[in-house]
Amino acid sequence: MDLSSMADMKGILDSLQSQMSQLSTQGPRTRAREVGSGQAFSMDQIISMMPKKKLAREDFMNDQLADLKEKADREASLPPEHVPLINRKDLLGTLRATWKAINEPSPGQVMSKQVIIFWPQKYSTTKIGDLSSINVADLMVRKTHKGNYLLCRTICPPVFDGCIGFLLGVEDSQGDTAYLKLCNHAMLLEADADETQNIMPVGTILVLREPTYYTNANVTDLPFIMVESPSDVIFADFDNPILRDVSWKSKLIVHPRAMTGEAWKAAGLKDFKASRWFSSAICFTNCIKFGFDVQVSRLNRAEVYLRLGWNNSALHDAQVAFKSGTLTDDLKRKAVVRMLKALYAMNRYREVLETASSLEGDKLSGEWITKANQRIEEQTTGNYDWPKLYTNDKNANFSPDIADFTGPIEVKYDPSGLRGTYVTRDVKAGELLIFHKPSFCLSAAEIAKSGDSSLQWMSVPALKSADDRDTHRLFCKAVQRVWDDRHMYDTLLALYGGETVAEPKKFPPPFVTSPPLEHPTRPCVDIDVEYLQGVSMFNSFGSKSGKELYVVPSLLNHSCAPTARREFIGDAFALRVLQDMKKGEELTVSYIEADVSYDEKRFRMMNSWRFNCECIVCQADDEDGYDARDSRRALYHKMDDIGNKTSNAYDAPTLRRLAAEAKKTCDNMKRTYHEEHSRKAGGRKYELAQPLRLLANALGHLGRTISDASFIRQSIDAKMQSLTVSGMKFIDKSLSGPLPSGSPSLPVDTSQVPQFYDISVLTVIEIAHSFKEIGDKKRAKRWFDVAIWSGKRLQRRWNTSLQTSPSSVVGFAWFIGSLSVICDC
Ligand SMILES: C[S@@+](CC[C@H](N)C(=O)[O-])C[C@H]1O[C@@H](n2cnc3c(N)ncnc32)[C@H](O)[C@@H]1O
Repeated sequence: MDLSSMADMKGILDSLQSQMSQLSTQGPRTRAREVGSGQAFSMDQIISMMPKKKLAREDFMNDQLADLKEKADREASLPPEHVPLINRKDLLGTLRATWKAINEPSPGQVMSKQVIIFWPQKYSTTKIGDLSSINVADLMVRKTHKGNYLLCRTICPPVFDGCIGFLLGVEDSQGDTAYLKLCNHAMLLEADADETQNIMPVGTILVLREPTYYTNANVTDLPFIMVESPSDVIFADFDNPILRDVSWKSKLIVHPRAMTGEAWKAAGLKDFKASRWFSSAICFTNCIKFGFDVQVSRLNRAEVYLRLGWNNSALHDAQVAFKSGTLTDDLKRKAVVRMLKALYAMNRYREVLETASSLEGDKLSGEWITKANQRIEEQTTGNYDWPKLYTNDKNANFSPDIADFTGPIEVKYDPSGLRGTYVTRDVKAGELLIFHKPSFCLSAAEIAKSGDSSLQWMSVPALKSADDRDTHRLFCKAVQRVWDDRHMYDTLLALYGGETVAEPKKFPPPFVTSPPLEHPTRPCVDIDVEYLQGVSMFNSFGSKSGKELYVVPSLLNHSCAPTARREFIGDAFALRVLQDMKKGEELTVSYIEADVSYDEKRFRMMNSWRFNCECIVCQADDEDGYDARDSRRALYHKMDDIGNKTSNAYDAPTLRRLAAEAKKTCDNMKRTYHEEHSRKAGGRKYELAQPLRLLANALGHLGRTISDASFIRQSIDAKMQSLTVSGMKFIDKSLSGPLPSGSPSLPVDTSQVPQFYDISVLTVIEIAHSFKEIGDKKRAKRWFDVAIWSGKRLQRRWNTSLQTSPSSVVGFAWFIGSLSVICDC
């Protein structure tokens, strides 16, 4: 096939696109998207398309995935074989055309990209010294070349494929060329076009460990090497022993970025100023290799490593420079500060104290000592400055400076073999058990900056897809995080990675120290990308701060009747107990909003986490049957509609009609629950909570319009019912008359805190307000006290927000203003 003309390029481009990226026009997306379908559907449509039984992983095998799988299976059934070499000119032409298609799309073309993972992704764990060299001519398609490495050099600048990789032309020492896809290299993906070219100029020598050669599904004469793990590509510097005795047959004109240590330093400083950390680190490494200004270069590299989060290597560089005995006093101080920053970032607060004392007489010393002592106090007691944290939480991009606190918990397996988190002593409702910073995160600012939501990532082996670039970018953060931290890598391998990868290792893994990086381009671990992708997909949280992964919270299982509640303060994760618990009981959280329908939950749980929830609430809903739940969903929507109409109605006849309609609809909804089933679920009927609130609103609105206290009482009653179906337990539900004698000061069971926390507190405040409206001051005060009790019990956020931003509670601003006065909160 003659590939030299642009017309011929089209086939190749089609193939490139189907393998790695697709350029297509696409309409706007609506609320939900069926896995891998490329088509948008509402959640109700999805539910109606799903089988009416408990779901299994296979239910996510749609036509598109089935087609892809068939293709992959067919390919896998064929034997490996040699294929003709690719002509250099054709290869370069293809890359040029690809670059153009990606960087200069036709006017009006909306770019939507698709990444399809057909095969379990490969990575090598064999040391280079134990591998033997092969050439491009030795490569066989459909084969991973176990026991071999390929030494090659780039013959063109890298072309970002718009997705998760770079496309390159490479040649071996014989001058034979191959087409290379370099995927998941977090640092390259982070880099802009200039930085990428600095990092991989033409002539960059690469060693590819145990490379896999793939056929191209659409254009069979364009095979490609794909490197999926960034630890499988080694950038070989001029002094790498592997290059001894290697001579390159072809003449390649290369323009190294710098030829002297001094020039590398200038390049490093230039990159540093432009925030190009990765290439700056490479430049300072070259300075050190050239023996130019070695200790200062180490100090510079330490600062760059700090920016990259490679604290272990930053500490090492700063320590070596400090101990060299060649630094001036000023530089020594810089070295100590870099050591302090690295130790602090690694939570090694006691070493911060020791190191800071070496700065005696310096005002910085006192500041570091104060900070480290505060962190040690937090770590051991779980006492934090909550009002300050909640106040600062109002700022965008808040990342609290706190130490991680872990309370009395342990990781154990239950009799069915499910691993989870358990309390190791009796705990009280409201107790703080975890407060942690993320191990890595993608901040909301980074998400906003990329502004690109057009990447669809689809894994055929995992039958999973992600509809945004951020899922992949969070995984890139994981790669960057483990680059310099072997213990973090082992820790992530001990988290759940999904059902298509190996079982997680034992948690927590034994502590291992990481050696400093040999070279910034070379991670300290062999990165299993498939596993790490699974870990970041199955364990990450989404908060208003972005997407985060926290290690200890990753071990929490889901329940729709959870024993604990999570809260994000900035990007930190806090977990508090929702009820008094006995030693040995399991801590669970609700992964999704608990009040969505059972069938939606069932879909989302299986789609995202691959399990069917068997908690008491789900069991009851399951036993009620599909038809009952189907009518329940329809009635829920009807109540939504009534709720909207009620908020826009002002005349008594309309309100009377709407209130009656709301009552009838709620009664019908109640009939969809089988009492026997709900009893086993402790009376929880989550989907009924919101309709009952809407009924209460309609009744309250009517009562106020016609000045009839009996409707306000009915409204209070509906609100109490709403709390009951949410799982709250009442001691006194009386609506009038004297308070029951001998009843405790609060009318609710205080051994638990309502799980729909914000909405429940709001409902309680509304109840108090309604009692106040009808002149029942005693009950108003009692219900105010419930709101304050749950605010104090669970967290202080409400207390702060009641005082500082009452308008956040829509419609109750004036009222809450008075509440904060009454309640001394
Ligand atoms: C974030 S992890 C939770 C900890 C996990 N069990 C572990 O061993 O690391 C999420 C995974 O745990 C499992 N899981 C969580 N809650 C579950 C539940 N209620 N029932 C069954 N499996 C559950 C699912 O496999 C889910 O994908």
